[in-house]
Amino acid sequence: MNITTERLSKRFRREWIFRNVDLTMQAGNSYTFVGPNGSGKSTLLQTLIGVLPASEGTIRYSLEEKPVEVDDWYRYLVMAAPYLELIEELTLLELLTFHQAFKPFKNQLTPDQLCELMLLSHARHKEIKAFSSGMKQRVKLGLAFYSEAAIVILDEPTSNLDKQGVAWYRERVRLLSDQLLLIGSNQPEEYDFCPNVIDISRWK
Ligand SMILES: Nc1ncnc2c1ncn2[C@@H]1O[C@H](COP(=O)(O)OP(=O)(O)OP(=O)(O)O)[C@@H](O)[C@H]1O
Repeated sequence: MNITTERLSKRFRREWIFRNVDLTMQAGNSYTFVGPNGSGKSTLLQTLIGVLPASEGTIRYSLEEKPVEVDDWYRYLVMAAPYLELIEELTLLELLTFHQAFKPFKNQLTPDQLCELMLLSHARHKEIKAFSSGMKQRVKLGLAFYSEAAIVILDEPTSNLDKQGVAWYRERVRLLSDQLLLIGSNQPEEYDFCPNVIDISRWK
């Protein structure tokens, strides 16, 4: 899956967050958007996946050179971000089983196996609402790492993670090799492996 933007621009009221973004992002590559707080990293990521409408310009998704309709983009995406919620009433196992029904896991992993990979086997029968913020972040990242999806979006991926969690993230994120990976970050340890680091301030 490739994403191409042409003159992509976004404004909130009178404030332009970014203007004239021309980018081609290709499957098998990773791209990190960096910039100070409030510079527009999350806004750009959310615009790229169609959650926020662009103010000007175009975004095209293509799969093996064929265009993908905007209504189908969500099928190809998985995203982890601090502002996205999990279903709090479900236990971890129930959540993974529910998720798997519409987006299967890689290598036919089972929900139980995924709990192990997230280092959360001990909590598989616990409701998500009883999880700590770091445990919730691990679940979000686990879903992003192990779901079958052509595009993986990680916004502030290590927020709330402890040292062990950061090490786990750093090890797993490097294994995403054939997908298109987009990261929004201010922490070099989240993207120091990434060859394409783009300062979003250039589009102000
Ligand atoms: N719904 C909204 N309405 C108006 N302004 C908004 C809205 N959402 C974001 N903004 C503004 O857009 C700008 C970019 O915000 P954004 O959250 O994208 O930045 P960021 O680079 O991800 O920041 P951080 O590093 O703090 O996460 C900020 O000035 C923010 O106040």
